[in-house]
Amino acid sequence: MTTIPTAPADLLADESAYLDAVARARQAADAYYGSGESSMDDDTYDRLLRGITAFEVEHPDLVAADSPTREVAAGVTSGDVEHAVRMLSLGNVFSEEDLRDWAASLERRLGGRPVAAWVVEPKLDGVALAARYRDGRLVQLVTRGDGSTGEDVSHVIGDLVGLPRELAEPVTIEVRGEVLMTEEQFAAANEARAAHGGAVFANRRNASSGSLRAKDRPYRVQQTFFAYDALTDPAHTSDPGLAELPHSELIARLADLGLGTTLGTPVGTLACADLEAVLARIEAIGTMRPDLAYELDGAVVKADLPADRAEAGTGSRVPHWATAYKYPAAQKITTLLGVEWSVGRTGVIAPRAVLEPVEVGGTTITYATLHNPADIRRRDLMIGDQVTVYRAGEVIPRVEGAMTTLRTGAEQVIEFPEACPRCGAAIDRSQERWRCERGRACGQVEAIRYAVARDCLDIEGLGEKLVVQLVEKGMIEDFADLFSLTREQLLDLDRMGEVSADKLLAAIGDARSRPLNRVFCALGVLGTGRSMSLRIAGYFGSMDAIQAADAVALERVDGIGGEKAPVIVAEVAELAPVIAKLKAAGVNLEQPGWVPLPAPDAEPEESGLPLHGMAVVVTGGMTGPLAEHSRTQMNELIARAGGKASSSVSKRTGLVVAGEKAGSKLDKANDLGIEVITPEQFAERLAEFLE
Ligand SMILES: NC(=O)c1ccc[n+]([C@@H]2O[C@H](COP(=O)([O-])OP(=O)(O)OC[C@H]3O[C@@H](n4cnc5c(N)ncnc54)[C@H](O)[C@@H]3O)[C@@H](O)[C@H]2O)c1
Ligand SMILES: [Zn+2]
Repeated sequence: MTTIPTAPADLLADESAYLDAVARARQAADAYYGSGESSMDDDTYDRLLRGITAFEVEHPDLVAADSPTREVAAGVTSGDVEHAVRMLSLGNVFSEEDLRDWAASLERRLGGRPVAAWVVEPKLDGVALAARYRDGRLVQLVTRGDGSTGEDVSHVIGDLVGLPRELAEPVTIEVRGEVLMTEEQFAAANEARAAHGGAVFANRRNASSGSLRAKDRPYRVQQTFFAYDALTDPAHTSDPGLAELPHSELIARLADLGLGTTLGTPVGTLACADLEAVLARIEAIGTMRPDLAYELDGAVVKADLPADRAEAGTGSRVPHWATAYKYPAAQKITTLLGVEWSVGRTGVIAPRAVLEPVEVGGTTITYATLHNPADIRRRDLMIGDQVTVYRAGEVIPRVEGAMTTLRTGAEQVIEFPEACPRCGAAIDRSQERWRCERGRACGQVEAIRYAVARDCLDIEGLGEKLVVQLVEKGMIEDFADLFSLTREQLLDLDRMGEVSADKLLAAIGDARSRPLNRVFCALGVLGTGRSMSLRIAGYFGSMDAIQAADAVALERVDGIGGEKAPVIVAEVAELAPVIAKLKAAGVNLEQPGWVPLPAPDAEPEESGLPLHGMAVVVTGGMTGPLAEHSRTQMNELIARAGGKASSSVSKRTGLVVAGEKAGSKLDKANDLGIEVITPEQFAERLAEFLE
């Protein structure tokens, strides 16, 4: 498994540094678990806490009475409803090594025998909640509080997706899980609150906790609940069979009762036979993290069997049979320095946040997306605000919200553009996403430059100056017009001699026979880069079939969801005139070697292709016959041979092509025992598919 960089613990030199750290952590925890907003982000808090813990291990006699390491939720919150069984926190590990150490200590607790079975779940980043059902009816909701007592929040019964008022069977049971907000729920919560004169939330976790605890509100806020536990002791439930169930089966049973669980999501509760399978699952969940509708801050590893749990026991703050593997922090707090407005290829006018540089998950971030102007209003952002920034994996970072309680009065209103920042034309504000009224025409030069770039049509010799000239002289409106340029027209341009004109014409001529995926990519349809274009072309085979496809058909393409599909359909329809010009100019609009795909639910058929159905990862620099191949060309080659190009190595990987300076992917493949070959061997194997 690749080790994930984790910020080290704060180093505390002496008792006074320690006491100061305790005081700062105390203050942050009071704000975090109490009513306020902590001005410290979790990563900073965790580092501080690790420093405190390390000092306490070294100096057990100096431990402060109010150290936040002693109690669940630092002992800050409590309430008047008692928990029949304490609601605990979880211990943390930050690397494979930490996890192996923790597993070894668990096995020592089991008298030296291995843990019989494991289970891995996502660690949902929300607020813990206990839901009490009597004879199948939801009667009470209680927060975790300090673990022993919590607050009654039954007033939100009915507002939580995944916590039905009535179960499928009349059982009496207390279910425990996490309450959180999806992106849409968060936007709706902010909107409702702002509409009622309230301050917006700094981030989703704050919004969850604030919305749960606020009573007597004139509006309702929807949230989502995922169950990860239940009180199974026969003393607490009418279903005595539950106590015998492995955790993985308990969760399935809760789902059958109608409760929300992570089962059915790509990261759902999964039983794992051994620690290697646990590590693979942790990594897989980490990879999927950016694509989920909710936020995760780790994966929870648990012993699956009740017998192992009983024997391992629990400590005062955490169970010994479970721990959280934390992913690199995805949220940080920083200052919003300004907002820039840029116009994309399709004329979309997008705001972008300029941030005080901040490190999130190993990368320094200076910009973050703000989606659209409505989004800025909903989040009530101001320049100078302390904002929460979120970035998981490779996704574009986004601004979650502002800490409005920390405002000094010096913050400034964000100015919205009156006219298109690029061409000065009017702005079409009919949708949340603003667009220059001239649409694609506004982004002409950028769009054409994109279309002729190496990953699309790969037409050499068409630099920015030349494109600008062609557009300004009215010779082309879009890239499709390139194919009808004449020699005379080119010779009419500044600084264009006969040799360069002929060279350019030849390059344009070559581009006529590019595979469909390249031509489709050149269209610049929103949300379809080079690999998505390859998937779309590989699925449909011809431009005609793509134009005929509706949203339902597009959703069958790997990676296209319900949100993206209609956008692509609308864009393709809008581009019909460009596509017609391509057709008229004799540009290839078919995917070479394409075979109709079997119906989506049919058994995969043998295609006879050498990489049939195989996930192939290419890493390092290509050499030999493949030396000149870009990654796009490698992906195309793999697709022609029936395989699927993938960017990360996992148990599902069938083959790794490792070139020069291959790094962690190669190590991983070797660890997992996956077949590894050189670019030369790969070229030989696919000789008949090379162009
Ligand atoms: N920013 C601040 O000022 C500040 C202050 C205090 C605490 N914190 C943050 O709060 C966190 C510590 O809080 P904590 O003690 O509540 O612990 P925790 O949130 O790290 O872990 C325990 C909790 O994980 C949740 N959980 C999610 N998925 C689960 C699953 N599948 N199985 C079991 N439990 C699951 C449960 O609610 C459980 O109570 C840290 O991340 C810390 O950074 C931040
Ligand atoms: Zn414009």
